[in-house]
Amino acid sequence: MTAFFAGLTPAFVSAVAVLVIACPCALGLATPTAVMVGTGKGAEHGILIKGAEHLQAMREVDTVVLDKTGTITKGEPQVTDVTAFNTIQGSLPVVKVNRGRQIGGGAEEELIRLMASAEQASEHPLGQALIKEAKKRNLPLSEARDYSAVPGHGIRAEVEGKVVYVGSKQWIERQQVDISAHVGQIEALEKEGKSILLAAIDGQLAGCAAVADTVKETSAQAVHELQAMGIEVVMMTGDNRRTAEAIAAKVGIEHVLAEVLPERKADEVANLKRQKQKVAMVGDGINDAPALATADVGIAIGTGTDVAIEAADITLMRGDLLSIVDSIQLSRATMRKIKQNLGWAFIYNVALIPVAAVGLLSPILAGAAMAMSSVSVVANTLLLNRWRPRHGS
Ligand SMILES: Nc1ncnc2c1ncn2[C@@H]1O[C@H](COP(=O)(O)OP(=O)(O)OP(=O)(O)O)[C@@H](O)[C@H]1O
Ligand SMILES: [Cu+]
Repeated sequence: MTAFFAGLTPAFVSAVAVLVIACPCALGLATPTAVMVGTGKGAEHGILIKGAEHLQAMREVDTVVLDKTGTITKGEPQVTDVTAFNTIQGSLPVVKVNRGRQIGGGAEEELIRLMASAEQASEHPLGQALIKEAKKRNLPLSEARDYSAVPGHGIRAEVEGKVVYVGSKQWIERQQVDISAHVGQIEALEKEGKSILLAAIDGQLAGCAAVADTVKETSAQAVHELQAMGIEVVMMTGDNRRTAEAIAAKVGIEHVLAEVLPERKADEVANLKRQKQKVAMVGDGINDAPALATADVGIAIGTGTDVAIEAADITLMRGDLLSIVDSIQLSRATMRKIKQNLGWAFIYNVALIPVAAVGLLSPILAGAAMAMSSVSVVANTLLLNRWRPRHGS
């Protein structure tokens, strides 16, 4: 009986050692620890990642779609030119007089006053720019009635009994207003990268306001660095093609999707995905939310609307586009770390199983080795803490 046990014991002991060394706890730790440190590092540098899958998806991104207003540009549009094409029927132009000299065109002040009055209920940055301009010129705004807005086109309201339409060329043409006489003038402003707001008052083309938004200081560098990483950068905007291309040229983007209506933005992203591209969409506005949700990775600018942040997978606390470069690098660093961990844990198990099987490893040593492999995986992960974004904050 004892002989039987004595004969069995070494095999039994080896079997236990094999079971212990085959324990895959280090393999199990490899991924979650790296993701935890990776997302923590991101948060430390203003990159808030909602889930592990987004960190992983970011690594595979080969196309980055950037919204124009508020993403590439600062999103603080300012009125730069006001031109009255026609005098407004039945309205008394406010003429400002300074030491006997007339300053500022009366018709222009009247135009901006009516446009701003009509935009009072609008939350659109372009509408806000008009209101700011009217305030700057100390123009009293009148109440707007029957206000309605068509996203991506413009607005309509009644001001002082006049029907006022403000919006894009298409929007004004849609009201059966002929703009052909002023197209040259409008296009010249568009080529400067300015957005044009036309106004039609009582069915007559009254004039236009040009609005300019400054490009963020770091946008061009960010575009350049993304392109250097082999990523295609696309600009998407509801603004007209000429304005969009002028801004795109400033930051080095060649691929421009312009005059995209708000409800079409998600379709454009889906289109790129269909071309087998891994798309990250970066936006800030309410209009961008569906596109953010459609993209493989939706990235919201932290200064943007809550709706965009809600729809996004990653939020960049700094409005700066260089954070996109940083998030891709963080994602790549984390994925590299996961691979190292998995390789390390796997080799540990695989190499020591035969050693345990032939009885060269006691269960106690096997237990220690197993624990050591977990410790080494965790230690390797902690090295990820040394990661620094190239653009630091
Ligand atoms: N409230 C508004 N007042 C005047 N024009 C408007 C208004 N809303 C939209 N428009 C017109 O419709 C166009 C498209 O608007 P949309 O909001 O889709 O894009 P955007 O603000 O120009 O740029 P982006 O898509 O980059 O955010 C504007 O350029 C403007 O001509
Ligand atoms: Cu284990």
